[in-house]
Amino acid sequence: MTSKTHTSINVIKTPRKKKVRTHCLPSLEQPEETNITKPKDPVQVFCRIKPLDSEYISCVRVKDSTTVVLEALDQTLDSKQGLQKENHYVFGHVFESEISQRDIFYAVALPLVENLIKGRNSLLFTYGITGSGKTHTMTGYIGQRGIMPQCLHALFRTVSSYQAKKCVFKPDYLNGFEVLSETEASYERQHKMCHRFKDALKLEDSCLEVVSQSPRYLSLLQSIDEDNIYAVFVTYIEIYNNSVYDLLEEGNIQKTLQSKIIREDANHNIFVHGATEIEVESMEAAMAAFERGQNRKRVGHTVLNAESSRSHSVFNIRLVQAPTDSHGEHVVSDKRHITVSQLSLVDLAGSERTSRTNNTGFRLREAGNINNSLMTLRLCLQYLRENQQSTNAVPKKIPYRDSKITHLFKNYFEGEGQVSMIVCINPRAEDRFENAHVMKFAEMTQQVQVARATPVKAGLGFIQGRRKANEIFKIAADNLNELGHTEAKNIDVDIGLVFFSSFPEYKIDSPEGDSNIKELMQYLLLRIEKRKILCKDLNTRCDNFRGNLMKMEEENLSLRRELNQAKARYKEERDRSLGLMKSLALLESSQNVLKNKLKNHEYEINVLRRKLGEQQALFDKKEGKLTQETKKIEASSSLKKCG
Ligand SMILES: Nc1ncnc2c1ncn2[C@@H]1O[C@H](COP(=O)(O)OP(=O)(O)OP(=O)(O)O)[C@@H](O)[C@H]1O
Repeated sequence: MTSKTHTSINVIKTPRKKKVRTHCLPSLEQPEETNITKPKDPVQVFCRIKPLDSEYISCVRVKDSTTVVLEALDQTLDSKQGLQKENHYVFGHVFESEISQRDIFYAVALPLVENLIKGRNSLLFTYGITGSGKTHTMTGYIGQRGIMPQCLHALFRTVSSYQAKKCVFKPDYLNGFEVLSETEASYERQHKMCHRFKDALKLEDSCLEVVSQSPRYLSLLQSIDEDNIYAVFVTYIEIYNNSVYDLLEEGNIQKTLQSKIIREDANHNIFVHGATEIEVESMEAAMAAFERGQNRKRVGHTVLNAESSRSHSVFNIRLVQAPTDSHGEHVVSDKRHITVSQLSLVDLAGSERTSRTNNTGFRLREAGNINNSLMTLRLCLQYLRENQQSTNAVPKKIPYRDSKITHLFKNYFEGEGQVSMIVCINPRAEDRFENAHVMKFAEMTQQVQVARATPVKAGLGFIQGRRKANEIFKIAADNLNELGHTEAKNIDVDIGLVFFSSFPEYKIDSPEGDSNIKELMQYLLLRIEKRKILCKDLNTRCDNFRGNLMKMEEENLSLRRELNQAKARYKEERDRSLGLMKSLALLESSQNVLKNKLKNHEYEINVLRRKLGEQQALFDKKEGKLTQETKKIEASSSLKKCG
């Protein structure tokens, strides 16, 4: 894919009031119903013109980036249909036929993904006649990825480093979630793995295909809270003939799907009861789930002999997030701190007159149902606008419940969030009348106001950046351990608990000031809650500190005792060694005296020996003489005898 630079699009918005920072209580209790006006934003409406096939004549002209003109063709027919010569329609932005899928995503859907990450709900739907490019815009095709896959891509690019292990967040099947412990989550993972072993193999195959097609040009969104843990869930719903079907339902694909009921949860949120909610850890897994739903849809429609484009499709991306504990390591297990936000991507069925399509019998009923649901949608928005504009009159009852699709949308119009709509236009002259209807409705929709979402950040006052600090701490401990400092492994991570939350700036300068006071009260209550947590933590830390101090004092005393004993022993030993040194010196001097004596004696011995030698020689000499004398005497005496 060639990498194009992103064209910036100036979307005209109604001027917004100064941003008000709001906070909620840690317990996510529903705020009391009040008649205080909340800040509101209009429904954002964008118009996308489909490229015209060469054999057709166009009836649409784009005047400027916000205005589209339906041009006059056959004046007699036009006046019969109640159309003027030219009709001008103004939208947030008009996308001409050459606009790329990527630019549409950036202009329309990226802010909604940011909302999702910030914990706010958004609804985006495509509206237009059959063949006008709704599915192309919302889902797209291989090589022409639409809004939905690009939203998933942007979301996972942002949250992937902060994702919880699978099954840490578990749907409670009443539209809420609970937090499982490590052990419970790991058991749940194993259980699911065994259960879906075969499916997983199939899923992996299809993943490979999608990975290679995923766009690679998106950068991280800045709105992420790096101290939170995230999980992404998807549901895929179809509304056909005013019945709701779960396209992700497990089991035999050939089985006819059972219709589901729409319910309201404890927080007055509307949801499809029993709809399969799949936790997806990557864009590929989410797309695989979507493909599974598409297959179900195809098989279901073959069974029912229905047309795929004759139903409304609702793909919900739910982001569950919860803060990490004070160490930035584990998710806070209190389910009141969970924030769930939702992005509903809706591909509505085509809107056209039944008379024009020449439908009969079954198809006529099908078309009638579509028209009824779209008519209800138009009516709901019209009444909403009227109620909002004429504050004095008795408000009209809005018929959300008359159709399943409007019943599902109720939350967005009555609650908080952002609603955006892309009106798709096929510029063929044949579609002029239908397009006029579509654009008139779309233009009117822009006057409907939706309460701006309150940021749902259950800040606990823990230090910001604790999760990263924890990671760095652990890396450092591992490195030290590798270097042979085994004690590093046992050091407890202590990032410290520091209150972090700046006081919001509130200015009461409009009638909405009352709501600011209420938000301020909520903020103050939150601060009181945080203060309690911090005081408790401070007390524990003080107790621990006192305990440690006493232990250290005791150790200090015993060390001092040991030191004194050692000092006394040292003195004794030193004296002893001095005494020994003295006697050694004495011994050495007496040894020297003896050595001298020995030398003298040796000398005397040598002198005596020499003298003895001399005496011996003298003696030998005398003895020789004596022997001779004796011999002579003996000889003379014998001579005398003889003689
Ligand atoms: N902007 C576009 N660029 C190129 N081709 C487009 C564009 N929009 C639609 N198409 C093509 O027009 C055909 C009809 O579009 P698509 O199926 O999206 O219409 P649709 O409004 O969803 O119709 P239906 O109401 O029947 O579901 C498709 O083949 C699609 O590829």
